[in-house]
Amino acid sequence: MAFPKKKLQGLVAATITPMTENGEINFSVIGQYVDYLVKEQGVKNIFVNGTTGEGLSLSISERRQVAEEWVTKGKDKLDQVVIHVGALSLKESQELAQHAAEIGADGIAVIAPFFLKPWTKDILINFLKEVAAAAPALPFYYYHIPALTGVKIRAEELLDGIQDKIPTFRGLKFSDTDLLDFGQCVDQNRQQQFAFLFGVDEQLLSALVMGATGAVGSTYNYLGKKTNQMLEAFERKDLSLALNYQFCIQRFINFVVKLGFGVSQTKAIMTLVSGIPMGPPRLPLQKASREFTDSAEAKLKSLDFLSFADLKDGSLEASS
Ligand SMILES: CC(=O)N[C@H](C=O)[C@@H](O)[C@H](O)[C@H](O)CO
Ligand SMILES: CC(=O)C(=O)O
Repeated sequence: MAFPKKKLQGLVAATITPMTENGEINFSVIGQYVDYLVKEQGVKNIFVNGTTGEGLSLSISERRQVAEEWVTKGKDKLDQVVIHVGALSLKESQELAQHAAEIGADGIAVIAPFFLKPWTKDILINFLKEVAAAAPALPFYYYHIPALTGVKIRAEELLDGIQDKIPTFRGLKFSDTDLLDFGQCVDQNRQQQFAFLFGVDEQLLSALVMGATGAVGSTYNYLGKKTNQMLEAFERKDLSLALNYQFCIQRFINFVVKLGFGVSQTKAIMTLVSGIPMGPPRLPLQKASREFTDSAEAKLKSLDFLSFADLKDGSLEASS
């Protein structure tokens, strides 16, 4: 019976955790948020409680409630809901994995523990294996994000023989710019049906060329539609149009990166674009400044990202 689901592919939005002005989780907007992703952005997969969702800044009880709300509100609307269950405590991670299975999530993902760290591939595999075993019927994804975890074990090395150790292993979320490592993950695992999900939105086109089967990212919350157009152009082998879309997306990301871009800014941008209040982030993050939001808004407008007007071939060049 295990894994009736089809392979996770296409865009996966790393969901924001909406909060109220006093820092509590704002569950009341999650239903609207699901509809927005599906209808306005054409995004039908989500990745909950990850980096963008401030998963590691939430309590275990909050993480369970958030996961449950997304699964409930996504029912019959979303294709797949993957829950990030990584934690420093193996016990907590296992508890969250088991909970994800109980509520009917479609998969779980785990980052490397990042305080007391695994120093070898085998130790990291052992940790992941123990978490995966707590949800033996759920597809398992390793979430590789070395810049944030400080665990630099190459993904290519980790994947070597991983299914013998973790039978539920189904794919990799790769949030790093090392396309040699990413390409070799794909190249060395052609026999498997793994999902190779890229996590650096501004470089997605390069990863598609390397064999990415999908992407998980924060910008798909509000640039999902535009990115889907890039995926379609790539599918049709229209590389120059695909590149036009990637450059258009890069112009925006490059602009905000220079202003200082992270989860707080993602919350502000999503509020602006979707009209759904995402609220402030939780400490240690700080709310994005007014100046940031104003500049981002002006840029979004100049790139036509706010009106969602359909761009025709060629009109992209003009919008910078
Ligand atoms: C570190 C981080 O949060 N990475 C996100 C997902 O992996 C991306 O979606 C980035 O936010 C995006 O690529 C912009 O740099
Ligand atoms: C971007 C991403 O995948 C995350 O927020 O975890």
